[in-house]
Amino acid sequence: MWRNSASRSSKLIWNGYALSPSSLSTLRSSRSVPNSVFPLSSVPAVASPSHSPSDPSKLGFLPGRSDGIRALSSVPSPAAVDIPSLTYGVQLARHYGQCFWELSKARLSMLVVATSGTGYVLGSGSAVDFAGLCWTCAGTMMVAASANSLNQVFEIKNDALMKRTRNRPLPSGRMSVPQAVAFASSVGLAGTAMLACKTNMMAAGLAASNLVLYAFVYTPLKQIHPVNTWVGAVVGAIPPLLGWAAASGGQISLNSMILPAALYFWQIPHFMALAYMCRHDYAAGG
Ligand SMILES: CC(C)=CCC/C(C)=C/CC/C(C)=C/COP(=O)(O)OP(=O)(O)O
Repeated sequence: MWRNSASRSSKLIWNGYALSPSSLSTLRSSRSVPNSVFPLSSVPAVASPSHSPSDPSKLGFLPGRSDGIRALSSVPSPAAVDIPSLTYGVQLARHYGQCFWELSKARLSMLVVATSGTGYVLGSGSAVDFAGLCWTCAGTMMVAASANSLNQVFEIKNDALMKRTRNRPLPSGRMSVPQAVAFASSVGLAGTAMLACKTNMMAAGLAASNLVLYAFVYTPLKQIHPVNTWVGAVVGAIPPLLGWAAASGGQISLNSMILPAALYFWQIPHFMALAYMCRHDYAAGG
């Protein structure tokens, strides 16, 4: 029953906000949604709203209510349930889902989470608090996604010049800078707050400092000086320390440094090898 009413109301909502050809072209002209996502030629006539926004009864809002509650009974007929608009909604969700996945460098962020989770387990002593581990992983994922998104916001021009990166969401124009900044700020703040509330201030502070180090120090330094490699290796080494701090109530000991140190020294030859393999691309990107 719940599923029925949920799907019915979602159809209503999509019907109320049916995308017209003109709204699609507006969306596209803002460069948020390229033609490949919603080709104008494919917009069927039925997608045009047959009602005027000034007529609330036709939009399905309850008369006399200012809170936006819609009346199921005011649905004109099943024929008005706008399947094409629903399809566009799904396409829109898929489009932005894919963009945010790439903007977050989700696979790299998951590796970061794995190192932070390992740090948590090692710093836990005899018993691992499973809930604490989950909060730590979720908070790390969000702050890492934010850091990676900001990195891409600052590197649009360079990314556009390199074969490896030119299809990323920002240089390819699949999403706009304000959308990326809004995403980065919200997940960054939420992830830091989550770590502060559910673990401790040391873990939250390490995550926030690491974001600043990566997005605001390492990223601009890439174009300026080769020392960026050493800074980038610090960024990669902090997450296991963050995990340890989250598990141990913020106690950083010599033991907590073993995994970060191993990661730090492993990254230097790793970055050098990558830099050599992609040397032509990096030269093109400045
Ligand atoms: C908790 C927290 C904030 C964690 C951050 C973890 C993180 C983002 C690690 C990445 C480290 C790094 C130097 C990547 C290379 O970036 P690049 O700019 O050289 O890569 P690119 O050229 O592919 O963009």
